[in-house]
Amino acid sequence: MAPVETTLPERHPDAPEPATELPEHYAYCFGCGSSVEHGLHLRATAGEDLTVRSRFTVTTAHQGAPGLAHGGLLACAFDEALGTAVGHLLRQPAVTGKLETDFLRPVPVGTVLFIDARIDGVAGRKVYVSADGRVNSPVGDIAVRARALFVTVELKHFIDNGRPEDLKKVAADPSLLGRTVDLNP
Ligand SMILES: CCCCC/C=C\C/C=C\C/C=C\C/C=C\CCCC(=O)SCCNC(=O)CCNC(=O)[C@H](O)C(C)(C)COP(=O)(O)OP(=O)(O)OC[C@H]1O[C@@H](n2cnc3c(N)ncnc32)[C@H](O)[C@@H]1OP(=O)(O)O
Repeated sequence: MAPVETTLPERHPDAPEPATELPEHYAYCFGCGSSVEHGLHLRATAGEDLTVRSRFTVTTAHQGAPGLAHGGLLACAFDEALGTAVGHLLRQPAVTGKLETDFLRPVPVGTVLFIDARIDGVAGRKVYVSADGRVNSPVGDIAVRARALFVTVELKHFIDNGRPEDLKKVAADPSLLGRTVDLNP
């Protein structure tokens, strides 16, 4: 539960329709990027109202203990799934300020983790979100649960703080941003 009073935001009028498959937001994003060999390759679909459903397959590159997903890596998947919900449903750039996870059941290699994320409320620039993750099915017992606070930022945040050579690569090939963000508006 949010520690402050929040209001439920409107889904942005230009947010993708429910059931739309969402594009990766950056080709080199560890969470969703197709150019990261051992990344999560998380894929997401817009849901109804303020929800997004994501999924990714746990591979041998994602282990913490033999045959089991690393907890930090699962937290990364939730960061990505929650950020995707904020970015696409509110259409505002935002960064993670706080991320809290409950690991309720082990997640084996080979699992498809289904992550249902929702926006719970906003207070100024603060966006409170939460998500449930289930093993091999979008229904059933929850294996991992997360809550996070995202803080909306201007695009300037990324331009001022990103490593110049990576920003240059994106300026030279804007398709790396998956047509979701324009760094040179
Ligand atoms: C042109 C339109 C474009 C539209 C975009 C459209 C589509 C985009 C599509 C898709 C995007 C898709 C996917 C994204 C997927 C994944 C996302 C991964 C996200 C990450 O992986 S991102 C990396 C990790 N992340 C960081 O790298 C952040 C580092 N950090 C900072 O850069 C600053 O720290 C910042 C900016 C957070 C705040 O700094 P700041 O100076 O701007 O603002 P300030 O400090 O005033 O905070 C404002 C209010 O947030 C409260 N607040 C802040 N932090 C808090 C905390 N931890 N706990 C409790 N409250 C907190 C304050 O208490 C205040 O609250 P109040 O307003 O009540 O005073």
